[in-house]
Amino acid sequence: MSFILAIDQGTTSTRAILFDGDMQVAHTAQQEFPQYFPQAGWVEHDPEEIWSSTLEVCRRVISEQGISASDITAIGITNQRETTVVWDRETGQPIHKAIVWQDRRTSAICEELRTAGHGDLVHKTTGLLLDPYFSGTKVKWILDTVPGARSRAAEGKLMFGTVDSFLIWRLTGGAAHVTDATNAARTLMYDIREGGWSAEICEVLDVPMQMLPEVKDCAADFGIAAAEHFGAEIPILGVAGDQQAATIGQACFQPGMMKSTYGTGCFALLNTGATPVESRNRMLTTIAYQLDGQPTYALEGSIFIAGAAVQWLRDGLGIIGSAQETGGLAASADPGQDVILVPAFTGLGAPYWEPDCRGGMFGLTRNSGPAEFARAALQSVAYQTRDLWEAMRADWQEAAEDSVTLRVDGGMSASDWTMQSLSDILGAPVDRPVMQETTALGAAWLAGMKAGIYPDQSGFAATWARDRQFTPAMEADQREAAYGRWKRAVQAVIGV
Ligand SMILES: Nc1ncnc2c1ncn2[C@@H]1O[C@H](COP(=O)(O)OP(=O)(O)O)[C@@H](O)[C@H]1O
Ligand SMILES: O=P(O)(O)OC[C@H](O)CO
Repeated sequence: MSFILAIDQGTTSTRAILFDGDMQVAHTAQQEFPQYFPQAGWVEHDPEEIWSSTLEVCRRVISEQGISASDITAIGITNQRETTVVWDRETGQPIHKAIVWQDRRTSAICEELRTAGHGDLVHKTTGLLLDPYFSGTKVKWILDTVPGARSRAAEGKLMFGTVDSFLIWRLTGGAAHVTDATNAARTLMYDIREGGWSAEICEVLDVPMQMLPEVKDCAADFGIAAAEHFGAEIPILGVAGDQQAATIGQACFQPGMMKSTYGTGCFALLNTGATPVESRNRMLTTIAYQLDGQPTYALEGSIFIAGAAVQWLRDGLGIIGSAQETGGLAASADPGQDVILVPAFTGLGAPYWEPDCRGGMFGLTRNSGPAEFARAALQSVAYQTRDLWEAMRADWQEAAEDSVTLRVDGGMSASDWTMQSLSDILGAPVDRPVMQETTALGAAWLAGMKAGIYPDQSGFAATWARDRQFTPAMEADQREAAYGRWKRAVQAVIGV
């Protein structure tokens, strides 16, 4: 039997998922690892803990399934994006902890670059914004801060990589310094139109280009995991950033197809085809996937708080015992009350990009209680998605047509109440697939397709199966009135 091993290296845990020859999940293993918060707004991971958790879950999934590494045809890797590792070329040792995508320490660097007039260059070249979210200013910070790093980098002794790149370097015993186009597209240093590193931006950031990995298609020969790790050599044949892997796993291969993943945060990607669409509404332009040298582009909207609002109900307010209770509670809310939660707990992401504003609740009465709070928390996810939806439709005429359907995944998509509310607020159908592991499946398909054991792109797309479709059940005037209240509430928190 042939298996594909998908490694999903996420922000809070590392997972290994074995897929069988029919692309079905055979077994999974998961391990959480520590988060480090050395200062307010700083978030770090220890690259050694990322590495050891990766080895651990892979070895566990292989032994628990009762197979050997030689039964695994290929590895596919998907990963938290933007998180930055710099390591020594000789020793393979990181010179600093990994700076995580959520980390805000480089906001002053971003401000300086903006003031110096580099915003346009960055936006036009990379499709991104000058925000600490992305890798480029994190690399600059490490080189500026770690003693001796700048001169070692200039001598070619240091390497930069996102997590995929670091893992491949370790898995291949230092034989491959590579990444894929989707991860490169999140670094702030990659020219998404030309398909190469931008010398101009690297100069602005003072990042020597010899530190950067070679960029490959998502399905390619990334190197061979050495036999010492799992007992036999295994080729690494697929790589994609986690949100792009979910886009692939959801088979959003046609322009106009959109997926939204509801985990702690929410990331929506709209396939815009072979031409990058420049956003005028503060969406990101990014690479959805690259196959056979041909990039397919996407507009992306990132929301920082989705399921985290449910966690707040549970851990912060203590009004629910588990996430699963939220739907029933929301359904029991008083229809006469319009309580709105703007969950700007860590500022607002797309399309507002307001890092310093904080959350607010509106419309409270003496009768507002747990049910109204639960409904407001779940609806905030729908309203935030509508914000992205509006911005994307304004950016790209084709998406303004009513044919766009949203495919959803992530832990929170299990909530029927939330998905119905999403459809109501969007005024559009919402499709939930049978397959829950869309991110891992995306990485597995890339590797299995490259290895020749999984179907080609259209064959794979044909395997996508719907669990349930949610269709709008709200009158249009009611929808627009509710959305208007949300917009005013957002303006209020930005103004406070
Ligand atoms: N039935 C549910 N109703 C509402 N929220 C849920 C439900 N199930 C899970 N969630 C939320 O989904 C999130 C977990 O989703 P997951 O995809 O595992 O996230 P991540 O990968 O970011 O850790 C949690 O924030 C949880 O509160
Ligand atoms: O690890 P996740 O699932 O929180 O995803 C993180 C994103 O890739 C950040 O851009």
